[in-house]
Amino acid sequence: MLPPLTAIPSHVASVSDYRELARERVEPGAWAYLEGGAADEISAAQNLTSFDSCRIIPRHFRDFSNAHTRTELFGRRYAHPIFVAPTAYHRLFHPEGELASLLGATALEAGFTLSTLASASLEEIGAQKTAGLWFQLYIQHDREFTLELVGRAEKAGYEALVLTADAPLSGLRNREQRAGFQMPAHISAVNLKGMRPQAPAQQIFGSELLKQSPTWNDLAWLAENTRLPIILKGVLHPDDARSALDHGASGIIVSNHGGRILDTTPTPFEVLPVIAKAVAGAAPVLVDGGIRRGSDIFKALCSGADAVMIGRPILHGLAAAGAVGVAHVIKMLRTELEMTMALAGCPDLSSVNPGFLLEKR
Ligand SMILES: Cc1cc2nc3c(=O)[nH]c(=O)nc-3n(C[C@H](O)[C@H](O)[C@H](O)COP(=O)(O)O)c2cc1C
Ligand SMILES: CC(C)CC(=O)C(=O)O
Repeated sequence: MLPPLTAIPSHVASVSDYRELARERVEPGAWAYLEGGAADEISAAQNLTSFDSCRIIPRHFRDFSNAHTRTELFGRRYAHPIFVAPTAYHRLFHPEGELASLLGATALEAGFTLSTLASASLEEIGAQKTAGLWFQLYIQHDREFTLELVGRAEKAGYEALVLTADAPLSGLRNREQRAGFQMPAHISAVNLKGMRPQAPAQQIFGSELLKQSPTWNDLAWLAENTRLPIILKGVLHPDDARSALDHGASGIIVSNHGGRILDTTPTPFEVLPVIAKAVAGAAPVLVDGGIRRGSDIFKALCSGADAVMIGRPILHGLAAAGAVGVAHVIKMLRTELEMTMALAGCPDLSSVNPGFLLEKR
């Protein structure tokens, strides 16, 4: 495996160029974990192409004298609507792990979400000054431990909880199985240390894992037990979006988990308009999955998203060049978004609307 780069090669022109640089620097098993989707990876692949059939209709001669991409979410102002999605075990991809990712995101003023399965302590990450820090929560079978985790996140300065709903099980990871991926002994979900162990699952139905998986009542319970806004991640149905708000969520992330959990779901971009319609401005709507270009971000914003999250490309930047790679990935997306807005005739996010899109979903 090649070592991480210390300078960015001049041929790097887009986010996709980082994928190859990363592949040369990540062990094959960990690469299968990073890149893979569930089962036949149909959703993972369709996430990438779903933006392509939607066209941007540019409008001309608009006033750009005060152009910007600023937005406000949950009481904090952000310079742009590009957020780092929660992804597990960053130390698999770079020795500095989540700390390097956070530094890269912070340099570009991007909001950052730390995974429950991070390989760095939530306190260590929380101690950094950032552009906005959220904690992604997997409700654990040990509910008492779950509340302790939430208390730690509150105390460490996290500003929201991203509650992931779509992964009561981890999904069929055939690519990982074929690559024989095993978590290296020195990497673990350090924030779950000390939790009461769970009986290993021998089967699916009837297993303790599934019996103890969260329900809507757990969302309501969590909302009663935290002062942080809860953003429900993994929503693909408008009724689930409404149910989330009814049970105490303050935001929605339209996502199929990068196609890593249930294969052959719709892509998040396909269902985004109907979910944004169901939410009807009552709460912020974010979307992730397959976003690789600023034009993808623009299309998502036109389709009703308030902001977007980026998963794998951040890990590609991290694996290739640590914090500098992460910052460069976000920088390219940010520049491309501004360029798309400039060429489409949109000086700010309040002027983004579905009228810029010719739909062929
Ligand atoms: C390696 C990897 C690990 C992930 N770990 C988590 C996680 O711990 N929690 C979570 O809610 N989502 C996790 N996700 C899903 C991302 O948050 C996000 O939904 C997805 O990566 C978006 O798609 P994209 O990779 O095409 O941008 C993970 C994704 C990847 C690629
Ligand atoms: C245990 C998995 C569900 C972790 C995860 O979120 C992922 O790898 O996508």
